[in-house]
Amino acid sequence: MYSAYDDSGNVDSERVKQLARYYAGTGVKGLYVGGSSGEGMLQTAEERMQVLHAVMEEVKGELKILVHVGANSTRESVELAKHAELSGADAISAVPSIYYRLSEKAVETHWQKMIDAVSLPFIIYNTPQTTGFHLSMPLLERMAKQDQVIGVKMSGESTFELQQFKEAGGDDFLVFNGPDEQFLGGRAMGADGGIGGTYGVMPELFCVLDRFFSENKLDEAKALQFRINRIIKKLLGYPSLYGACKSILSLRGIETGQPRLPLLPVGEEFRASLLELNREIQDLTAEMGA
Ligand SMILES: CC(=O)N[C@H](C=O)[C@@H](O)[C@H](O)[C@H](O)CO
Ligand SMILES: CC(=O)C(=O)O
Repeated sequence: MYSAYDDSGNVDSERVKQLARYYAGTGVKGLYVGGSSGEGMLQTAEERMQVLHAVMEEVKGELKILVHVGANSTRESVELAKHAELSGADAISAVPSIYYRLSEKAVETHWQKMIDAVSLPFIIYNTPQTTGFHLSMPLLERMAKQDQVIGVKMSGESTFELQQFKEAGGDDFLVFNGPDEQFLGGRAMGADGGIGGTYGVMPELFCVLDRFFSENKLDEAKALQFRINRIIKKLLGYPSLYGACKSILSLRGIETGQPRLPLLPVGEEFRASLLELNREIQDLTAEMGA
């Protein structure tokens, strides 16, 4: 889920609620709040709590709410984890701390402090290309041994690694596919579902894709993944992915403001091409009967 700001760039609770409400009607099972797409890393702890509070007020009980609580300092992450628990969220999740090149032991300690601070389930967020930290198999195995660690979101590109982690974690260990461009590949290699940054502008299409896979309609699934990928390729061609996604939502009457710098805004000069892209998404959604 993206964050929603007012026109001055402050978190806007009403807009957050409107966005959460929109997703509740699309078929998705949950919201991942404050992650990469949610710009949690660009917000103060208070702002992250404000976003979560608005989400919970709007869709608590309707959707599973997974909260990204990772911050650079362990202390702040723990504070956010406790707040997520008090808010009634369903699970917490975190990336490693960034900037410092941390040892495996340091990252493990960072995550463990959050886990120990609450009784909520924990989902590891493994995104090596953005954090520079490569989750090793031994660390994954140690983490997955704990009942409280219920899964991992795999944002790296290797579906082989995804499959290896699934096998190491066992049947009841959830693996979420990260790269939207290979959702189908991830599912085929054992992912139980997905959490992704472009679902926010085409949630119905990913639900249909997931259904095709579950029903073993692999030709249809492949064709849809390829068409989704044409859309993602275009989304990635704008000054920022989330800026493009937020502008598309705005064309649908859902205002979420611009992303926060250093993520670049997507200006008016892109309006015509975004109108066309939005049409492409909506036409494909209609074609899929979703
Ligand atoms: C690095 C990153 O943020 N990856 C996201 C989550 O895994 C993806 O969902 C991408 O946003 C998406 O695949 C577009 O490239
Ligand atoms: C992109 C994504 O999965 C996230 O919001 O973390």
